[in-house]
Amino acid sequence: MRPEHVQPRLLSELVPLLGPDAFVTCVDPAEPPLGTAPTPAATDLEQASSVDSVVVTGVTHDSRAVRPGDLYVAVQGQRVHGAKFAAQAARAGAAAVLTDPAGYDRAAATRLPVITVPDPRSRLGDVAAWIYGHPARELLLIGTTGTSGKTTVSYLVESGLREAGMRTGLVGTVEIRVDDERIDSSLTTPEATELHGLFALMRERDVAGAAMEVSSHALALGRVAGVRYDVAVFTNLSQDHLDFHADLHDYFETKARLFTPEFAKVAVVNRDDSFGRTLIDRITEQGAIPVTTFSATGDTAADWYATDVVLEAGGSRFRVVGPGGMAMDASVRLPGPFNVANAMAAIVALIEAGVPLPTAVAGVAAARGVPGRMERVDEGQDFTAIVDYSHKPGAIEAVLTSLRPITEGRLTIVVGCGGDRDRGKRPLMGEAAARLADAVILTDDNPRSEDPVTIITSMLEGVAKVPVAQRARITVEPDRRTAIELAVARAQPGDVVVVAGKGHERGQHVGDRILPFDDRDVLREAIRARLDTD
Ligand SMILES: CC(=O)N[C@H]1[C@@H](OP(=O)(O)OP(=O)(O)OC[C@H]2O[C@@H](n3ccc(=O)[nH]c3=O)[C@H](O)[C@@H]2O)O[C@H](CO)[C@@H](O)[C@@H]1O[C@H](C)C(=O)N[C@@H](C)C(=O)N[C@H](CCC(=O)O)C(=O)O
Ligand SMILES: Nc1ncnc2c1ncn2[C@@H]1O[C@H](COP(=O)(O)OP(=O)(O)OP(=O)(O)O)[C@@H](O)[C@H]1O
Repeated sequence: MRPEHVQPRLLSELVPLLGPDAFVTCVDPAEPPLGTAPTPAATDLEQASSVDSVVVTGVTHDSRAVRPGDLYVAVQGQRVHGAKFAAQAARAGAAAVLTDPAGYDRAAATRLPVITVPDPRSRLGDVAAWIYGHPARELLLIGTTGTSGKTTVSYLVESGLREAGMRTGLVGTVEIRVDDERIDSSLTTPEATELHGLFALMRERDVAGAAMEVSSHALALGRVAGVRYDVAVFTNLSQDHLDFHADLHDYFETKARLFTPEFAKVAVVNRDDSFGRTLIDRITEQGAIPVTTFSATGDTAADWYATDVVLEAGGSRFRVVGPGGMAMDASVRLPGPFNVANAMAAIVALIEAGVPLPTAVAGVAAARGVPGRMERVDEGQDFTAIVDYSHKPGAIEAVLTSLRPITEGRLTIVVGCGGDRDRGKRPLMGEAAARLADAVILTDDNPRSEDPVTIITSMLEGVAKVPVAQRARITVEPDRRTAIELAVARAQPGDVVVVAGKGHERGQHVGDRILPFDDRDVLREAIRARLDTD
């Protein structure tokens, strides 16, 4: 995720950019190891002259990713301080270390030049942008945030940019793409050092425009520092990540940061969402960036809205209506009303990025499915089997509601909830599943360090809130494979079985390990086994 050619930079030029709190130490190799951190009083930018000859050609916050010539940024993490790995970084060829006073001793012990600032994590974006020559400024960037729909909107936007004739990039949960090269993704939004390296690679490959997901973690942890999106999109907000954010208010405020001049030139916001409306009011009041609104439910108060929506099993058709009576028929190949909202978000974002309406509409219509999002597994069986990455209460609700109209028989959901993450969403997911499906099989889903039965018990608290007469049939099967097999064994002609949670993922996080597991494969095997015995 780095460019092949980087213009070498003088470390001494970085120091003034880091501000008055930055100070540099260069250890004379003949001297004994340093023991204590210098005080800011000892700071003297003159010292930067001692690093005049030090050149950096890259930057990383991860010692395992250091390349010769890199600036290694040692930050305090949740588990460990990165300075613990400074020696490893030095052995790999790091040219210098940037850290905080707590990391100084270990960094200085490497005898590399050390720059100290109070909060190096917050500087990662600016440093990386500087080292790679601000590549983000040369790309048309569309960033999407929201609890649900980030991946889908990003795929649709990328398709629109391609339709407009651009070489494109994509950064998100499922994958990272630089033109036609695909790279596995581990985070929804990469750390700032990786992100700017990636943008530089895109620039090197003549990529003109990129669509990317911006998670709330990214905004809170400074991963998108130094990036200003041409268009920033807000899809929706519902409960998630309250293991990380103090409460829903904090979660919203974190996302709202994207819609300020620091990060965005133009905002595109969903008017159908209550948090979206709050955001629209705020952006309008502040008047710092323009906001364009959309609605998938025909709200004529929005700048752009969808009417005449026809929902079909394979996707939807609708009419896009915009300012001054501009209108055009559109379609999206992804099923469900929420994908009309995602399509509207993408079309409006593309228009704001300068793509003509017919091109934007054609690009969204051309987009094929997104891996693991409402993905059908079809082995010729007489019921519908779907894998979907719904692992949040809002997503469970959206998926079950949108599948109901195409369900001729019963609607079954196999669902669990992740361990070591937002515990408050467990009952909410149990409740949504029990209220909206006919049959629910509660199972495990990335239990991590927790016992799946404990998680399921918490989901059952939500199930109990649904009056018995309106409640789905509930089965508890903690083994995910067995749960999927059970759903397949019980399916009748015309039923819909949705396996929620893992989507495109290929592993189960159990303890410290990732065990190979792909819902799509397991579902396929179960269906084939049943067809063989029928
Ligand atoms: C809360 C969070 O986001 N944590 C991320 C953060 O961890 P951390 O800073 O606490 O790191 P740490 O493990 O204590 O290590 C400290 C430092 O030492 C470095 N280190 C560590 C070990 C080593 O051998 N060498 C080394 O240099 C690390 O790179 C890090 O810079 O930095 C790490 C390195 O980049 C990330 O892997 C880690 O993501 C964890 C794994 C994670 O699960 N994050 C999730 C919650 C996340 O960010 N999700 C969002 C949202 C997804 C969604 O919308 O659903 C996302 O954007 O993906
Ligand atoms: N606009 C939407 N409103 C409600 N639910 C949605 C919406 N879009 C997608 N979903 C549901 O959320 C799931 C995940 O969709 P997608 O991957 O696009 O969202 P995301 O925001 O990228 O999710 P994550 O943050 O978990 O990566 C889908 O499979 C679907 O169940």
